Amino acid sequence: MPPPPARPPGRTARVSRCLSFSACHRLHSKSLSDEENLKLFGKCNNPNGHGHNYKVVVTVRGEIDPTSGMVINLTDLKEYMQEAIMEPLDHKNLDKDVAYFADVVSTTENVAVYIWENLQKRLPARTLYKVKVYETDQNIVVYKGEETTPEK
Ligand SMILES: Nc1nc2c(c(=O)[nH]1)N=C([C@H](O)[C@H](O)COP(=O)(O)OP(=O)(O)OP(=O)(O)O)CN2
Ligand SMILES: [Zn+2]
Repeated sequence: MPPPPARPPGRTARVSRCLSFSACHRLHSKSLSDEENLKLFGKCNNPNGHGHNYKVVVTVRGEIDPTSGMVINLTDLKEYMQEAIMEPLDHKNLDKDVAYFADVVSTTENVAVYIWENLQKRLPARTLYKVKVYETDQNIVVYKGEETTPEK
């Protein structure tokens, strides 16, 4: 009996979806005095906070399934992003409404890490590739997990 034909090599692709959410926050570290906070964070330490219309781009990487033609069904990704980003963060005061930020400064870096951790719980293992957060059009953070291998 001849061996079955060799399977063609899998093709890998990256799939992205974006959304935006609105939230307010104050940059303030519990490890610093009021004076130190003001010096470090300036206007962003305003006691009554300030707001942003954040934009988030989530990228998932994986093999294109030969049957579905998909890396991930974007309808599923949309649902995961709704649960992991919109529900906890949209129209919230990040520091007061989101327990994670009670002791973690709500910088865009930490917002990206929060989103990464929340999404990773929902996605198939090792498929989350990149979380990019635009705090403003000018202020942008990329988080790709704790990278142990060179960038692919
Ligand atoms: N490393 C980081 N630095 C700062 C962050 C951050 O998340 N990570 N965040 C802020 C503030 O939240 C602030 O809202 C940003 O202020 P600013 O730079 O002034 O933002 P704009 O782009 O809107 O200001 P322009 O003056 O229009 O350029 C500060 N630092
Ligand atoms: Zn801000």
